Amino acid sequence: MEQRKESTIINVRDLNLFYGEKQALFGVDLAIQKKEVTALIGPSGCGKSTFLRTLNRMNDLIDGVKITGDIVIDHENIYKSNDVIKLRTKVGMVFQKPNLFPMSIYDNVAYGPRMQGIKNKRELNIIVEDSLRSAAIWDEVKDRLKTSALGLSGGQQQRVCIARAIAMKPDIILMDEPTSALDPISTLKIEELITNMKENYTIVIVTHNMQQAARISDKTAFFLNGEVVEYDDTDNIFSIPQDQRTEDYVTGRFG
Ligand SMILES: Nc1ncnc2c1ncn2[C@@H]1O[C@H](COP(=O)(O)OP(=O)(O)OP(=O)(O)O)[C@@H](O)[C@H]1O
Repeated sequence: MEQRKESTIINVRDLNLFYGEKQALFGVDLAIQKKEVTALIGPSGCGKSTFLRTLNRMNDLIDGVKITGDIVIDHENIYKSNDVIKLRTKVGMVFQKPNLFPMSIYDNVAYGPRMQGIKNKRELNIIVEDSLRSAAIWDEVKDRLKTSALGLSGGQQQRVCIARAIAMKPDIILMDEPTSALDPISTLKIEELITNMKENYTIVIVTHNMQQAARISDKTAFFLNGEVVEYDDTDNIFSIPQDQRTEDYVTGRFG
């Protein structure tokens, strides 16, 4: 098999995060590789979502949050730049529950590009179609683009959320437990989609589902009490973990 050349797209160094007095992340160092899927695993409350949100500065919206350390994305220190809009264009996000706007499928996907100033109808049509195709939902919705997105099933809505993220032409897509609210068939569809998406995107995904991490990710980071205990190729994390705490977690002994 052809050896994939690794190249770091997100470099996190000595990252600490405080919610007021309470420290939630402790000295996190992580180098996330381009066009790979990186899974963040660990027991509830260990800081996975907090960490994910630091990557596109979503924590900035929370009062009393203090962050130290560096996150460099594509050679730019994101906490030293003030262009959060540019950052969130480059680093898109998909949440646990589908959060489509109460408008048509078309308008949901076209929303971001329109906000960026694209008005040309033909251009928007192409972006909407390409994004829905890339999110593996085009065939299911192509005849009902002008109907409400909220009339779709949960699994379909989540794929439209992914299309909405893709429409912004990001490099990186963050996913916070994107399948936890979905049935097993919809979950498999999203997993297959994520696997295909890494040809074009870097994906960082929080998951509680160990099998999911093992199935879809290239690298896995195991978080515990706000620290990264172990970060390695997913195969290693699940077959020959170096730290006893990782082994206990992946074999289901706690969490
Ligand atoms: N807005 C907030 N204000 C104060 N503390 C918070 C806030 N959000 C999270 N925390 C705390 O930070 C710690 C890490 O939470 P976080 O949600 O990042 O963990 P998690 O690993 O994603 O958990 P889960 O798997 O349950 O979603 C927890 O102790 C949590 O209570």
